[in-house]
Amino acid sequence: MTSASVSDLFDPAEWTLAPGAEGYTDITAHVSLDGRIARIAFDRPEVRNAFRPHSVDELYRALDIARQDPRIGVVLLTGNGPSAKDGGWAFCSGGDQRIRGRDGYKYSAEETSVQDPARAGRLHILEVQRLIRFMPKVVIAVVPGWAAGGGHSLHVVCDLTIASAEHGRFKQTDADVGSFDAGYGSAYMARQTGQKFAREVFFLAEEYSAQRAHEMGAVNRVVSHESLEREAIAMARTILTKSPTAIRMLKFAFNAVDDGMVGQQVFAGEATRLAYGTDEAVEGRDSFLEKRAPDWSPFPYHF
Ligand SMILES: CC(C)(COP(=O)(O)OP(=O)(O)OC[C@H]1O[C@@H](n2cnc3c(N)ncnc32)[C@H](O)[C@@H]1OP(=O)(O)O)[C@@H](O)C(=O)NCCC(=O)NCCSC(=O)CCC(=O)c1ccccc1C(=O)O
Repeated sequence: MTSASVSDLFDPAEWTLAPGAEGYTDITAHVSLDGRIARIAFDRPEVRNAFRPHSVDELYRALDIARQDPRIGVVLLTGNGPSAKDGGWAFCSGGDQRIRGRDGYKYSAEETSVQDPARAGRLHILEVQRLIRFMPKVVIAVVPGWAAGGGHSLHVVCDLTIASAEHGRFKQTDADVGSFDAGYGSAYMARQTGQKFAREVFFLAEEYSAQRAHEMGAVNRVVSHESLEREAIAMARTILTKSPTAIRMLKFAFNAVDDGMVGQQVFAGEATRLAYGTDEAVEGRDSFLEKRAPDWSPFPYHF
């Protein structure tokens, strides 16, 4: 069964609704008909896909469902559009400034009334960033328009970025509005582009094009607007021809150098999982269960 269209670039023939997606109000979530690719999209085009706490809750849930789906190998993160108001396109323009309070972003009155007051002011887009960073699958930012503020940071943290040549635009506005992504949004961007470019992007907060972002090393591919999602799906399909274990280990190896001991832990966890599959590890477990000394003699010290 195919889906209703949710964006001008969305091809309903490619997708079916993701599990649990019926109730989403701020995002849409789909899975390719063969179940291998997830498409998760901000769906507030009238505010350039700005996110509020409820959007972040939905985004986290949809990403986590994709993370736990053993068939899905690649996630496309994008923004639906264009805006019915003015035809503008956006990936995401960051936190919705209309509902920003002194302790973070606010749920609506009805939502707050059923929430723990400790959860009233939220900055949990950073939890989404960590989920993207640590999920053992490739996440591709598919940028059909503005990537601004916290939306800019989200594209930075994704594994790959593909952007619309005509409408892809970038602007790191955090410092304009008294915000600062002092984590992946800035430090990891500096890893991608070098310090001078990253500092320019944050300190000047000037608009720059998809082509400029590509030249800086922050965008992988710039393609025609009308082909954006097709090209993103093609990239995903190429990744899906590779070994899942190899892709997982590579992603965590790329991360490890910047993620300190957490990066080492995530990589080491996967290494342990691989080690458990060896006869050597099986001998260690069995010897314990059989209350005997392990016999390591068949296992050489590889060099
Ligand atoms: C994105 C723009 C550059 C687009 O400009 P333009 O095409 O001219 O469109 P506009 O006319 O400005 O916008 C159309 C319409 O949308 C409304 N809108 C746009 N963005 C937002 C927004 N973020 N919040 C609320 N509303 C928005 C705009 O008001 C218009 O509405 P009308 O009613 O039609 O007038 C430009 O829109 C722009 O600069 N937007 C603001 C970008 C911004 O500053 N975002 C917030 C940055 S701070 C942030 O995201 C923090 C997020 C966060 O949680 C965080 C916290 C701590 C550490 C890290 C992070 C993190 O960054 O992740």
